Amino acid sequence: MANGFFREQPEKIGYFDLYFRKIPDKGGLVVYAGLAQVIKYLNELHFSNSDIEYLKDLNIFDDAFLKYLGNFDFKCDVWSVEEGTPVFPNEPLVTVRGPLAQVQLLETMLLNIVNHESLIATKARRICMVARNRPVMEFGSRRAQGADAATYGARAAVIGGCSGTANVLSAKLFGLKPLGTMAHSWIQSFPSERAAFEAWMKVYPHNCLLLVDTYDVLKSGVPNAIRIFKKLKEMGINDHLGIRIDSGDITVLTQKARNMLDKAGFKNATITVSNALDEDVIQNVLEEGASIDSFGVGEKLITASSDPVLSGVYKLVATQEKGVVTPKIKLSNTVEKTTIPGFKRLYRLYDEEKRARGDLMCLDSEAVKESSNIYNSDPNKTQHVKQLHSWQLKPLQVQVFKEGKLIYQAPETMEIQTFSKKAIAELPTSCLRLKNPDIYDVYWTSQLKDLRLKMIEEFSY
Ligand SMILES: Nc1ncnc2c1ncn2[C@@H]1O[C@H](COP(=O)(O)OP(=O)(O)OP(=O)(O)O)[C@@H](O)[C@H]1O
Ligand SMILES: O=P(O)(O)OC[C@H]1O[C@H](OP(=O)(O)OP(=O)(O)O)[C@H](O)[C@@H]1O
Ligand SMILES: O=C(O)c1cccnc1
Repeated sequence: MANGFFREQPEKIGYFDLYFRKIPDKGGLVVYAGLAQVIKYLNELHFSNSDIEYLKDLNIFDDAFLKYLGNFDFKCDVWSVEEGTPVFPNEPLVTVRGPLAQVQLLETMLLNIVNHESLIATKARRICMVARNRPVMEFGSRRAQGADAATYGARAAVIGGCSGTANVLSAKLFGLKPLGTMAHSWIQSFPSERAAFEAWMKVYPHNCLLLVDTYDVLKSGVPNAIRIFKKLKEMGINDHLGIRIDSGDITVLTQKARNMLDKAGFKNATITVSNALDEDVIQNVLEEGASIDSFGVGEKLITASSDPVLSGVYKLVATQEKGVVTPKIKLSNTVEKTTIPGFKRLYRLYDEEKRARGDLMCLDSEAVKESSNIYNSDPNKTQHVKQLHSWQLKPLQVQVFKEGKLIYQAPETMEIQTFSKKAIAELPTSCLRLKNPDIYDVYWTSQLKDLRLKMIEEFSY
């Protein structure tokens, strides 16, 4: 297609929107993530001599196009929502404007990055929300679908709220906290559990988090851990003591273990749990009164196994020739899949108490006034029309590339986590629920709504 665009419409500019249609797990919001990787990809985009040779051998590309790729000069403008922002169906998360041959080339990679990282950040947000301020360590690399999914998934999990990761490469690359305990192999490798704990105590006296479920949590693991904690106490060390339980009934075992540790005088010893955890198990064990200080969460988080696809799409919404912008539409039998035409802007609407009341999509070319009517984009809402009133409009997109040059400084990952928590806290609490959340209101201006209706009529047969 890029070859064809280059030959047939070399002067035409295209506008593409990247957005998704459905929130995974029937949740109330998606946490947008992946922008840092999008930036890195666009900044480094080029075609090597061997790439060009390979493409030439396929015998389907014009020489002029291959020369253009060989000297690839990225010329696009890119706007994006900031990473960590809670976002909603049909909102333009990324808008790319540039020569059609270039904007089209980016489709698959941009979707790959944003769909993956936003999916994992969204799942992490659900898990961390029910953990109620207890740290959640990301433990998933061993079960991630490939090395990239592990590395970038760990970053996304931290954006969604995880306290750190057992993936040390990800920690190094993205400034995350590397976290972890010990595996059963440590205990198995010694003649006894007791010997294994004693050896660990010698290696890491100030980080003594002992895995207690290799043989029997209550009869062996916890009593042996207490023996070690007593020895450390005699040595004057009483910090960072703890146990990890990785099997069995979490509620029963943590309550009994807590009792044993407290009775032995180790109220400060922490209890970490792991074992195929997800938001449902965590919510359940906490409701049952389990005694837990932190969680290690792996496979269900890193694969978002309960609903493992964020169905983001990248659609042509306008073209531009000789300075004139022409909106474009793709029709479908379902309203859901009919695109929203035009070069658009996205705003969050805040009331006087700085609470987010909804989002507003409008055309770039229009000026939104306080007296404007706005229309709920959800056809099922009975209260369809609203006035903007004194709501404050905050633009959600920032310009990231201008004519191919990077003009945006991406924040550190931990700053994104803080920003995300704050932005989520501004939303109506009814939209944050895990089950049956309220649908957050996304509005259109009348110009955008009318343009879409007019184009649906124009192109309907
Ligand atoms: N009280 C609980 N309520 C809900 N789910 C729990 C509870 N306790 C444990 N679970 C979850 O139940 C699932 C299975 O736990 P189970 O007790 O069968 O451990 P297991 O995997 O069989 O242990 P092992 O590692 O010894 O094979 C896990 O996902 C675990 O997190
Ligand atoms: O269960 P997850 O959420 O993925 O959390 C990570 C799991 O990985 C480790 O177990 P391991 O891979 O050794 O397997 P096992 O404990 O199931 O035997 C660890 O002890 C956790 O149980
Ligand atoms: O450090 C741990 O305890 C750990 C890390 C990854 C996966 N499972 C456990």
